[in-house]
Amino acid sequence: MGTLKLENIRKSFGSVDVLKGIDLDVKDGELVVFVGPSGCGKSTLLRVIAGLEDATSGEVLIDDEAAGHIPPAKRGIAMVFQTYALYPHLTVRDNMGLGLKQAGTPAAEIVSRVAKASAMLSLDDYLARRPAELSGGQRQRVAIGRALVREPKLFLFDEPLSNLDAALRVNTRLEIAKLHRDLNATMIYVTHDQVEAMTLADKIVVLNNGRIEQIGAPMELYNSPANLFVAGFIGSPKMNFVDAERLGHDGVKTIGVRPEHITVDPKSGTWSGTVMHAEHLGADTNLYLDSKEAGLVTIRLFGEYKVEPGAVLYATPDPAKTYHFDAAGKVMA
Ligand SMILES: Nc1ncnc2c1ncn2[C@@H]1O[C@H](COP(=O)(O)OP(=O)(O)OP(=O)(O)O)[C@@H](O)[C@H]1O
Repeated sequence: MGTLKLENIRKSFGSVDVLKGIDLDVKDGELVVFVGPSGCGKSTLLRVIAGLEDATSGEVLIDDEAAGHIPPAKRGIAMVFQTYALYPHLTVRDNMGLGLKQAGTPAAEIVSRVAKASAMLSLDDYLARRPAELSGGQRQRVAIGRALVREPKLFLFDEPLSNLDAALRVNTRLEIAKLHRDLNATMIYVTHDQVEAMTLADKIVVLNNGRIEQIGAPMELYNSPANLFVAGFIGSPKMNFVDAERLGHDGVKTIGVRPEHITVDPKSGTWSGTVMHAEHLGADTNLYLDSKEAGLVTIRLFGEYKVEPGAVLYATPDPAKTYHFDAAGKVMA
């Protein structure tokens, strides 16, 4: 079992309020991703859950038990950091088993748990090596292995992929997804990367400035963002926002439309403009159109779209996929 409940968690450092009342329920076996811009309080929230930081007020419940008085080592939590924090003088095998050894686990049990974790993470060939003899991705797998052998109720990941290059990041992301499926373990994962959040999460918690903006499954957040912040944060390239007054919409403050929900035509359409720039990504083309009606608009087209800067094009947003926001930034029905 590994459930987590947060009740009105607040955390201040001196006069700075970093967490401003966080409520959350994590079910057994769920992979929940905390995502948000730098400084929004993701790591602080993770550290409060781990017990590395005391909440100023509020309650952390692990398996329905208040954890406030339980020291970090006794919470049944294992944490994986972006800096792998491996001991350089120990082998992979000893790095993985050290926590168990310190906890007084019998040697035979350590051997069997390290063997199991090593097999899951394809580390068998590296067990006798020291961290300096491993690649970044392998080191991160050892750090994950060290968490696995403890068989925790809850895994906490703090930006575990941010030190890896792009290709390794994708591989390691797949490994974490597979691990989650195989173990059916409860995992909390912090990242500022919305692609990681979308691809890994059962449930995404979008944080901004110490508060939760929205909680939902990845596609729920993509299809039904609650407000401007979530609409702008989830999805890449970012949703276009146009001042509604400019488009003559009464009672609406902002109109939002995603780049992938706009079509273009050389002859006719809703908005007309000149192409500022075209980015050819291979599978897609991103067009930046400076339009008379809506200002600068990003358009994402499937495949290669041949066009020169300065060309005149017409853009038409899909009305069924257009969002209306009120003056407070909330989405309107
Ligand atoms: N020990 C501390 N003392 C004072 N302020 C702190 C402390 N730890 C964090 N903060 C502040 O709290 C805010 C949230 O920090 P936190 O590390 O949780 O953000 P984050 O969302 O994880 O950001 P990042 O993505 O950049 O890691 C920041 O403004 C930070 O400066």
